[in-house]
Order: sequence, then structure tokens, then C-alpha cells
Amino acid sequence: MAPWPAPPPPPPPPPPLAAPPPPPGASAKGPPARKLLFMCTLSLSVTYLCYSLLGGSGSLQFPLALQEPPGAAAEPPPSPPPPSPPPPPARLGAPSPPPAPPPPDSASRGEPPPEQPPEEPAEEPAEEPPEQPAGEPAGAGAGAGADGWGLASGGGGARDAWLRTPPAAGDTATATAQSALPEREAPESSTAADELAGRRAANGSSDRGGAPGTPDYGERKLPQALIVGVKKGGTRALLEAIRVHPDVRAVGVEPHFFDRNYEKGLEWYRNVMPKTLDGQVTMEKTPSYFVTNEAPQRIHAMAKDIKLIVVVRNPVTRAISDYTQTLSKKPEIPTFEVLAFKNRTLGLIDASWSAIRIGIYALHLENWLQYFPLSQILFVSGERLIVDPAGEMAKVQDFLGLKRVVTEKHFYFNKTKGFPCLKKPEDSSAPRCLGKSKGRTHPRIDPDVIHRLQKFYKPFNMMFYQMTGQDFQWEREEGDK
Ligand SMILES: Nc1ncnc2c1ncn2[C@@H]1O[C@H](COP(=O)(O)OS(=O)(=O)O)[C@@H](OP(=O)(O)O)[C@H]1O
Repeated sequence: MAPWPAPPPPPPPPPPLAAPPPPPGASAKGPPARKLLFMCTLSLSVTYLCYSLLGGSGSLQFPLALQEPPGAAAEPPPSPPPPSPPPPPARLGAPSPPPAPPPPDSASRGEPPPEQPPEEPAEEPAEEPPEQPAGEPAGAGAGAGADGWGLASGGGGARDAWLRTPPAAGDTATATAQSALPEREAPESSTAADELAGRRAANGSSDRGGAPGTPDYGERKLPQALIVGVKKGGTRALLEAIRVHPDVRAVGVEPHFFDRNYEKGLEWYRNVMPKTLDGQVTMEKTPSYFVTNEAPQRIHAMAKDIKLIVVVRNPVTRAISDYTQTLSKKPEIPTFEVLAFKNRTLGLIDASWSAIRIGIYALHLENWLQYFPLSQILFVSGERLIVDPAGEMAKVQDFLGLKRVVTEKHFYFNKTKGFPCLKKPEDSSAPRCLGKSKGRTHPRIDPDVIHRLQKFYKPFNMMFYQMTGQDFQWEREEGDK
């Protein structure tokens, strides 16, 4: 696998201005990290100023973009109140923005109304029969389950010893927590079986063919690692791949605890988790955390040492993927080209549209760096997760302190699907691809619009590369996939 390209040269030293005070727990973040954060903030301000001066201020409202919608959950009493994150980059020469108004055309975009959480449920674990990998016995794809890579299939597995974990009768805490999962968190896939599989997975029950009635082992723990984003980045592929690891237990559905369900409390959250044995890592993925203003602070209050994983993808492709998902549910929405602009003649991008806003990674990351040092965050390339899943999984396993168990031998490239799929585990279980809602064909987008979006994102991408020390090379890609 090709190594990451060298990070860009460090930014110039900042002028002697006061840096924001560190939050509790930020002591882990050394002076260089704080300096970098400060420089990033400053650079973002300058970038934003430039955009404003060029006439884009009406479109790009960072302070608004990073706010959680009204109706956000209350803080839990036990956690000491962490400091408020510092204000977003100042809009020099511009008055303070008014309270965040919802985009006037949010309904026509297929977005939820303003009182709703801003992002759609990302869970889409529909399954499709996989193409057989070379040498695979015929029929190996039959009986695929509904969650992610079809790990709900029968047939047992190398992990059955610890995966035969349907909810024991009387496991009421879990049952209660699961029944409390709001309907909107059901997978996007349409069948009740899909939903059931997702809920089973969230239950910590056997989503890989464990024998019914076999008792669950271990205890439910709050997660030690989270996949916090980004929506349409490849988070499902990553979660399903890491779940192959015997030392990982993960929730199949997205709990949305730190954005939508926070008021339910930590015990609810714990009960959503599967049972784990000592030494196993408990995980969940909810991609909307990355763009939820309160998420870093809340997660820090729960576990300041938690490991965070962000799967990032070219923000232009990500936006189109996001739009494609919405379009699949609401075919009547305007075209991508229409939604992407505030004023197409003037070339003003509408950064208040969530499909665009989510891709301004540097701004969202800035919020996380108020609470977590960079060393606690792993950035996975969504592009490399497709072309070299084993390589990205090696980094993920290293980051989680796990033995490299998930390797090349767990993947094969499915030509029909056009994506890597999970090969059978060592125990003869069936190969699995992600469902139809993963790896959709995108609508054709006007190349000029793509070009404009690339120009729009470029400074933010550069800043993101500087902040993370990784060059994701999105500027080298041309157009959509
Ligand atoms: N192995 C494999 N199979 C299928 N799809 C894969 C895979 N690896 C990454 N991807 C890319 O994942 C994109 C969906 O991202 P997410 O899983 O994060 O979406 S979601 O936010 O949970 O809805 C999805 O986006 P679209 O291609 O736009 O559908 C894929 O490009």
C-alpha cells in the first residue's frame, strides 16, 4: 500500500494573539497541538474573510453551520460543565449573525424541518446477494442478513463462541433501551426484517448466526471507541469490517446518543451496547456526531480518553452521495445543481445546505480539537477504504490497540458491486457485500458545478490537511466517481 504523502509544510507562526483557554482534560494536548489549533482557527478566519470579501458571506455562515438545531437535549447532571468552545472565526467587517434561521427551502431539499435533527438517519443496512469471490462455493451468498455486510447470516462463525448472543429472556434493560430507540433510527431499508436485524445487532444479540437462546456473555460497557463521521464517508463499510475482529463488539444501528438521545442518559446508552468480555472494545458509529456542535463536549464528559474515528471523503463526492440518498427517498427535490447555489450566476455556493456544510471538515474538526488531542482521532480515507480496505483496516486496528486480524484475506473486490466485500471468515461463513444503499450510482452532475464546488472546498481541504497532517489528495481527483 502506498504510504501517505508527506504532510504540507507547517503554517507560518501566528501573530501574538491570545489563544483560547484549554478545556478540562486538554492537558493531554501539548503546546504544539494548541498552537496548531490556534493557527488553524486563525487561518480559517482568514479564509472565511476572503470568501466574505468575494461576496460569499451570504452563503457561508460558519457560526450557523456549527450550531445544533433547536430542541437539543439537556446536559446530564453528573458531568462537570466543560467550558464553552471558543466562538467561531470572527466575520471581520460583518455584523454578528442573527440566530440561525432554517434555510427557507429546507423542505424542498428533502431536509427535515427545523425542529427536527438536521441530518437524516444514515443507517442503510440493506443487503444484496454478493458476487462470489474466486473459489467461493456456489450458494455461499444465500441467506444473507440485513445488517451491514450481511453479518446476520446463518452459518456461525469464528466468533460464534462469543457471538451467540441473542438477548436472554429477561434481558429487560436491553429490551427497554432498544424499544426506546426512536423509529427514525430504523434502517433506511424498507423491510421489518432489516429493522429487526439492526435492532438485534444493537441488542448485542447474534447478528452473525449465533444459536438462538444461547446466553450472552460479558457485560455492557460504554464505548471505548466511536466512529463519529462523516455521513456518506464509508462509515458502514468501516464498522462492518472492524466487527470482524474478535476483540470488537459494535452496535449495528446508529444510537445517535450524543445528538438526538442525550437526554435518555448514560444508562440508556450503556444498555444499547452489546455485552463485551474483558479486553474487547465496545464501539458504535453515528456519522452525524461529527457535525453536532455539542457532541465533542458530551463525549469528552463521558470518556475523555475515548478513541475517535472519522472516515472522510472528497467533500464534493460526499455531497453528491448525500444528495443521492435524499433523492432516493424524495425524488421530487430540486436538482443538485439548483440546491448547491445561493446564486448560480454569481457562483455563490449555498453552504447552509447540509450536503455542502458537512464537507467543511476543517470547521467541524476545530470544534473537536477543543476537547480532544489529535492523537485521539484517527482519520480514515473513504477513498482508500474502497481501493485498499485492508490497508485502512490495519491503521484502524493499530489505532485501537488491536492485533491486525482483519487483513487482505477478509476482502475481495466484487465486480458487480464495484466495491470490496467481506470474504467468508475463516470458518466458511458466506461472503458479504454492503446493501444497495451503499455504493449507489450517482446522478450526473454538471461538470462546471463540480468544478465550482471543488474550488469552494479547496481552502477548507488545505486547512484540513494541515490540521490532520494528512493529505487526502482530493484536489487530484476529477469529477465524481
Ligand atoms: N465496501 C463498500 N461497499 C459499499 N460502499 C462502500 C464501501 N466502502 C465504502 N463505501 C462507500 O460508503 C458510502 C456510504 O457511506 P456511509 O456508510 O458512511 O453512509 S451513511 O452515512 O451511513 O449513510 C457509499 O457511498 P455511495 O457510493 O455514494 O453510495 C460508498 O461509496
